[in-house]
Amino acid sequence: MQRFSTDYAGSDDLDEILALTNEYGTCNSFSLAASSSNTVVAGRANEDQTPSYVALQETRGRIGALEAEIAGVDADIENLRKLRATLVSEKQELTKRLEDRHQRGPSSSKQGINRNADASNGAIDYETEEFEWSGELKARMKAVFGIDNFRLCQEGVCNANMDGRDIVCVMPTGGGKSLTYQLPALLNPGCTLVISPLIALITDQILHLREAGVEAVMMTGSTSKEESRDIFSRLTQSAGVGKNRTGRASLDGDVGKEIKLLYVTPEKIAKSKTFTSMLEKMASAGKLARIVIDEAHCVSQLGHDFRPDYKKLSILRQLFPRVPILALSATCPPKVLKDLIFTLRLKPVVDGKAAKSDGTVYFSAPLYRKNLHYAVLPKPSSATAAIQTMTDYILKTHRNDSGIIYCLSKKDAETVAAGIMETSGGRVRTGVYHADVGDKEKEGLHKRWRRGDVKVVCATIAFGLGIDKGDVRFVLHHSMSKSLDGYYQESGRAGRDGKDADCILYYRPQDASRLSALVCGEVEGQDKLHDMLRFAQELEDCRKLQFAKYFSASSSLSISAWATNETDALARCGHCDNCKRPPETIERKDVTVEAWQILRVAAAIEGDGGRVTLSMLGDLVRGAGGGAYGVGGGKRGKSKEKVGLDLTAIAGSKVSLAKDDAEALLVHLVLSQHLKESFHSTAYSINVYVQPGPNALRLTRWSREDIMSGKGPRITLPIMKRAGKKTPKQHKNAEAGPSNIQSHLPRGKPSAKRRRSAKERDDAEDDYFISDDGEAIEDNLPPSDEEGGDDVEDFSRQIRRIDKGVFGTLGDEDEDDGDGDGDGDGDGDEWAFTATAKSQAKDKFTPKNAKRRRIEKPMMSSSGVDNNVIVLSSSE
Ligand SMILES: Nc1ncnc2c1ncn2[C@@H]1O[C@H](COP(=O)(O)OP(=O)(O)OP(=O)(O)O)[C@@H](O)[C@H]1O
Repeated sequence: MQRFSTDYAGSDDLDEILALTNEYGTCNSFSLAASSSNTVVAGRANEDQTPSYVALQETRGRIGALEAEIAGVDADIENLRKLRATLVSEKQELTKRLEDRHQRGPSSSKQGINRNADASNGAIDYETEEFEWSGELKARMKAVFGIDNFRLCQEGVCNANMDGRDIVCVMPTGGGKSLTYQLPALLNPGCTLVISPLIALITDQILHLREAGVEAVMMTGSTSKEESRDIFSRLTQSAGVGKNRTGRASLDGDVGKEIKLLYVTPEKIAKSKTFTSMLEKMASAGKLARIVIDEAHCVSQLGHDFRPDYKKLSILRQLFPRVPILALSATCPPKVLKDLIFTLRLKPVVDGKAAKSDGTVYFSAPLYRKNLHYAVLPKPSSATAAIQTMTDYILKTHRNDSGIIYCLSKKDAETVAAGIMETSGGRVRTGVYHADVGDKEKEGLHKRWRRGDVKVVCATIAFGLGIDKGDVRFVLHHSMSKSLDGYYQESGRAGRDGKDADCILYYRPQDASRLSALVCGEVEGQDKLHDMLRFAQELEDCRKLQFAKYFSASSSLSISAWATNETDALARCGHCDNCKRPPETIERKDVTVEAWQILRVAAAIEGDGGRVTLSMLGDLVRGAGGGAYGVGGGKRGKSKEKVGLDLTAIAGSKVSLAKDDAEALLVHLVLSQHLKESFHSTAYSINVYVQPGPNALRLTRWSREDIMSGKGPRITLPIMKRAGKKTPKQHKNAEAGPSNIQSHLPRGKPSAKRRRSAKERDDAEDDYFISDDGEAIEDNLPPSDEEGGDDVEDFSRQIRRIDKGVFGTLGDEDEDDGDGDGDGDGDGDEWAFTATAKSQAKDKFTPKNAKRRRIEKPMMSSSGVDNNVIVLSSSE
């Protein structure tokens, strides 16, 4: 070639060389690269005395080497293209084979049996078709788990599981999700890995499985090193030398020594490389049958239970591309499902009733559990009466049954447990469960409860995940939950065996303030609480429909989730309190005048700089409690000035509603934003007051005459009709719960017994702390004044604080007796109360005797009572 015919390398003149190379059409980039390289070489040539022609030869040599490398890469690309084409064709062949198999039905031996309408499209109905494993599944279910029939979508999930599919299964709490992986795990070769959030939950599952003779183990933070080493070596062995082990169990449930289920917490996957590399070995040896992710909604930040360690499970598909995944959850609204699929890198979902060969098979079971009978019953205003009511209910309706009583605080749980034990004369054996109960005691209680030695567990919400007892016949709520989600979950612990169970919420409007304090500052929390209050206040709408509407609005959960094979989603359940209550017992009353009066009084108090709680306002407007409230002051040691209300001047007259109805109306006004809550925190507590809300003016801008003549917006409230005093028998029936509900206990017009209750001072506004785990920790401040009654209400509550100095008994009450059981009774009874223990504790602090001590020093005295105009002297 001409350009190389002249030996330019002999020249030192770089510019001349570049000019010539360009002239011969060499590309600029090459020239520049060469030029820079030549610059160095030239420099080096100068420095090292290397002749420049040698440098040029080196450059040529490098170019040659690069060309060879490029040729090699081209060859590799060609080979990879060929390899890709082979893989694609292999995949297509396998996919076709799978589709053909789907077309025929997954079991050639059962071909043609129960094929569904979509079968011609290659879609499988996992829920109804018969498969080659169907017989064995059922036989093993009976032999190992003692279960005769599948329920909900269990069979479908088991079939898809046996068919090696990725699955998402959403089934209500207690539906029986565990069986959907435990049963196939017995039939499939290898070990099923289960990722579960709580050690307590895992321990419980292992206990069950071992009882059933299934080889299940766990590797968590609480597993000893020795045990871990043993499990490790058994699993590695199965991956390496265990080839001749089929893992198939005989029908008697004997699965030999092969580990069939391995439970871990998500941290294990996220943090232990040794563990994941062992799993990889198992997977490549075909010994990792499946990965199950329990409570899978924790993966999503959009759900309410997000856990960072769950997010890291996104690595599973990458590490184990061939191992099928089963994601289980009880609550998985559409947005969470989408996020879950994305995070776990699963393919888009296909319906379990018409599943194509590709995709994640999705199953969901109706959320409606028809064996649960819901009812909201009035809660007496004194702590003692509330306990008596619950004891009567248990003795009458569930004397020998197991149950749970959910309480708002640890203290409540203890008081209720001891109270029921005592009032039942030891016939109802109770236990206590909350965050402060030690692990050993919790385990002991759990065991005794399962054995039936303890019948009723009085617990905070700490008693939740992992509680697996099928025959819980009743769940009572001593106080309502903070949200309907929570209430659905907690009440769902009842009737997991599918048999009838009662879910009863004891409600009184004053409880709203206790709960409000707990969610103070959380906008979403307040909204959820208001939804809970709407549920509790409702006297007409079916409970099932209330749940359905709530979940479809709050979580965009399809309303169809509440349909069953027999009933439409929007059909009333027919067996909750509101369905069973005869419509003629309810009166939808126009309470606009009463609402106007309440708002006028609230405005007057606000104008005076006063603060009132919901309960106080309820009493004030009815002219009870002397019609006085505190203004200003309120600091420790200083008294508030008490101001009298001229109800006639402010509101025309006192409100003529019964106490309970007035309080129900107050809650209604809060929910409709005619009133609003305001929160004031002291060093120890959060106090909740009510004042006019954004909608108040819509009523108060009208005169009383206008409102009375029907002008302005109207407010109606369903109120129980009271046909006169109830006979004791009627009264008992009303208290007996949903199985016996004829009508509710009256909210107003108290019977003799109710009248007494109404006189008791409510303990709803005790001050509360909020612990990290969301349990309320109350301060034991005085609740009821059984001797006092409406007219001597102690309005000084608004400046109450925890004061161990004043009440002096808190420490005593909480003191451990040193027997290690924590119940303070010294008998080592591990949290199971005995009647004797309680009676010994009689002299200790109780809400009642605290009150007695407190009222020894009244905050105010009333005088000059005259037609609701009560002029009060300041305290002291
Ligand atoms: N088909 C069935 N028939 C009768 N009982 C069953 C059936 N399937 C499961 N059970 C029982 O129902 C109870 C609840 O099952 P499981 O613990 O699997 O529920 P879950 O859906 O995991 O609930 P949670 O979400 O609360 O953990 C268990 O006692 C179990 O033995």
